[in-house]
Amino acid sequence: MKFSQRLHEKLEPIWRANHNHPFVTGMGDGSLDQESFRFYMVQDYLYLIDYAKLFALGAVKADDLETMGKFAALLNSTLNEEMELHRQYAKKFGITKDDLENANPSPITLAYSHYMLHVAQNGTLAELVAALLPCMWSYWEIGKELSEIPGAAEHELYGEWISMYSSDEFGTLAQWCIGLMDELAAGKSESEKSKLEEIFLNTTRYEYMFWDMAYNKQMWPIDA
Ligand SMILES: Cc1ncc(C[n+]2csc(CCO)c2C)c(N)n1
Repeated sequence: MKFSQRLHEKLEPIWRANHNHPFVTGMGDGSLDQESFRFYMVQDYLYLIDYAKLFALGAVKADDLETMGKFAALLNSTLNEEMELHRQYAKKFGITKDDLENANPSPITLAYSHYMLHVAQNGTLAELVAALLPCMWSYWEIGKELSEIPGAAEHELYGEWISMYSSDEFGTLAQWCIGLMDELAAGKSESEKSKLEEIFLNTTRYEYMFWDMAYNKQMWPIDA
């Protein structure tokens, strides 16, 4: 069995919970409160800044030119294309570039991105990929599921999100990451594989918490 299949089976219950979360189902049927989506957009922008650094660290840790080049291309497209799209999309919700750049991370954003950066800085390339994979994979699965709802991809507010993450281009990227995880896990000992599984499990849990944080617009309990 491929390592990615093992991960998928193990993580199935959390993935189901992600798909059933009211933030996700609300994007699908258009009922999501705009304030929650606004909160999400701002926090996600901060998340992407740190996420891009994982690609930079991936290029540092890779030991063949093809993988280095791929991480370098991902770093470039995240910083210079995807984040621009994010800024354009945010304008629809009345969020300015300054709002995005002066925002403070919520506790969950901080915990999730710092956890990924900790693994990326201190672990092997396989561990780095295990940390970043749930983000790509789960967004692709959610994008595909939501795009099957009639009219969802054309919704004036949330349609763009659904089209972006269900696109073939994004699918190819998610599949590249899944393939890389399988390649890197092949031949590893069982104890190394369980460590990878644990990291994958942790970032999958954080994906759920990120939806929940955005839905509830959750900041620090004491506003000081
Ligand atoms: C909390 C959170 N999790 C996952 C993603 C999805 N995502 C972030 S970067 C990237 C790769 C493309 O550069 C993808 C798919 C997100 N936006 N926010």
